[in-house]
Amino acid sequence: MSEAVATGFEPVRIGIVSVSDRASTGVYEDKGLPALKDWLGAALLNPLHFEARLIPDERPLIAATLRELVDDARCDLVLTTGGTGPAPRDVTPDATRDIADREMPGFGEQMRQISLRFVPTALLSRQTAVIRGKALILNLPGQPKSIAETLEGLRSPEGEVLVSGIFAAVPYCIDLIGGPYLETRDERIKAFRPKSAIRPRPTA
Ligand SMILES: Nc1ncnc2c1ncn2[C@@H]1O[C@H](COP(=O)(O)OP(=O)(O)OP(=O)(O)O)[C@@H](O)[C@H]1O
Ligand SMILES: Nc1nc2c(c(=O)[nH]1)N[C@H]1C(S)=C(S)[C@@H](COP(=O)(O)O)O[C@H]1N2
Repeated sequence: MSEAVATGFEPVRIGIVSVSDRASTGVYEDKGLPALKDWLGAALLNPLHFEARLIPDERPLIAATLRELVDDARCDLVLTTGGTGPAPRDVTPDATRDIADREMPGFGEQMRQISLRFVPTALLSRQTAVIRGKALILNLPGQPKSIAETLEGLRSPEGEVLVSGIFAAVPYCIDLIGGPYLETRDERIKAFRPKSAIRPRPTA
């Protein structure tokens, strides 16, 4: 029996890419890939297959990695972390645009809004999102704690959503580009879909 049949949820292939000169050369331990994996594993109900890559801030290598993850590894969603700032070697958004079919600027705009609630330097991030084929590619900042912050947004101590995390919009975006139906754990992030696009949850 396939995983999809066993759980009732469609399997999802996710590329996670940590872009950091220092982590990729062992100067410090990479915390980007574990943070991405932990957050996605806690937020999604679908069976997940991860394709993980740790690479330096080299524009052609980042572009080739993203192309390989979408075209060969058939990822439905790819998240990068790092290399979005203004320093000369911060080139992740540029490499992401190099392989894009279309840009989705709303994700970068919302991430900067969220991050401004945490750090005033949030506006230094050039992060964006793009579509390539049937895959959505998202750039997140490099600071490991920014991964959960941007994906899930900000809540009050009472649990009220103060700024919506970008992941709320990811499942419907993937529906619209022909990918698998993503289901989230509402206590972590509540996906928003118009009523007409909501499917009943599998009971098995
Ligand atoms: N992959 C990572 N793993 C662990 N910590 C990280 C990682 N990326 C960034 N950081 C932390 O966030 C801080 C700010 O990130 P910064 O933008 O300077 O790094 P980067 O450009 O992503 O990495 P590098 O300069 O090595 O290419 C770093 O000083 C480091 O403490
Ligand atoms: N949520 C959040 N966003 C953040 C940060 C952060 O600590 N938390 N750091 C900012 C800083 S200082 C920079 S320079 C940019 C780019 O970081 P990067 O080059 O590591 O991607 O992200 C910004 N966005």
